[in-house]
Amino acid sequence: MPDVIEVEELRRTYAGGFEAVRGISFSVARGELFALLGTNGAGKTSTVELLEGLAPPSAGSVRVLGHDPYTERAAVRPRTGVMLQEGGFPSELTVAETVRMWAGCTSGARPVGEALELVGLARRADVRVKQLSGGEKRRLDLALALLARPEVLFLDEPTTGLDAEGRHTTWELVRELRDAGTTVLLTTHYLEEAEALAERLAILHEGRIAVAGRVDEVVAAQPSHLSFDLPEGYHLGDLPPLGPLGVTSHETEGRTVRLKTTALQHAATELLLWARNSRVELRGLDIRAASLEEAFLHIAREQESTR
Ligand SMILES: Nc1ncnc2c1ncn2[C@@H]1O[C@H](COP(=O)(O)OP(=O)(O)OP(=O)(O)O)[C@@H](O)[C@H]1O
Repeated sequence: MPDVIEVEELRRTYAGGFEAVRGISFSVARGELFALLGTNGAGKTSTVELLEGLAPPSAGSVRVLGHDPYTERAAVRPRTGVMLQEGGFPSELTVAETVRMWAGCTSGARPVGEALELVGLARRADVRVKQLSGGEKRRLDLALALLARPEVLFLDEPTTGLDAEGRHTTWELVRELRDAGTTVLLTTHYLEEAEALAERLAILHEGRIAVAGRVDEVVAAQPSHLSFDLPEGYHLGDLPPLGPLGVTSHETEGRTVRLKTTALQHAATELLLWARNSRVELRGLDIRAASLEEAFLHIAREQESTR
């Protein structure tokens, strides 16, 4: 089965000549949730707008559901749901009126009540949009994106402005939609959001893909951290040799030793065995697996230093 989203060597140059997207390629399979991450100004929104058919690429190609979303908009648009960063609703309308208005322009739309129920806004149906909180406006955006029961959903920073509970409720909903077969492309600034939802991701930096792959693979490529205090009377050289423990770097501060290792379990086991055999305690022991946040920061720093 062809991929639902296919992006090849995509480029986008703005009118002033600035190239925001510099030859990126990726694909998203049906029912998959793919996250686009990136530093500020990396080109996420510029990319998503091309996928949504809001502008033509300067070079390269985009296919959504097998069509060009810009030139074949009529074939693609009814099957996609879009949640933009800035919704921009008429502020005097109530929540229910806003959804009703959109439903009027959408074929096969869900009933208004169902759409509001989905995003937890049913009790705010008669409130004017201008009186909604920022988080509630994001949920109204999401309700509108879901009106036509889309096969493909574009979510551009869907939980910005939501409190922790609102964010988790939105994650639950997005998971349910994905489980029901909806293909989702998500951009987000929250790394834990990508970790919680995405199967695969790409991290953009200055218009290029710096790293892409399954979330667990991207994380596993980063070293883990292990730190502890050297027991009194012991020196670094008394520890087991660090190389075979997968240690890629180490530093000491006072008696505290900090190691980065690509073999966390092995390193931790060997150090604890060494401590037991030496009849000492590794005080302040802290073992931390790599996280997506570290992968992200590492990539951002690496790219900075190669400039
Ligand atoms: N209409 C425009 N004309 C010229 N440059 C633009 C235009 N829109 C965006 N840019 C530039 O393109 C680059 C990418 O912007 P884009 O909004 O796609 O990044 P982003 O990854 O979505 O960023 P953020 O995370 O900050 O929302 C930025 O340097 C931005 O200033």
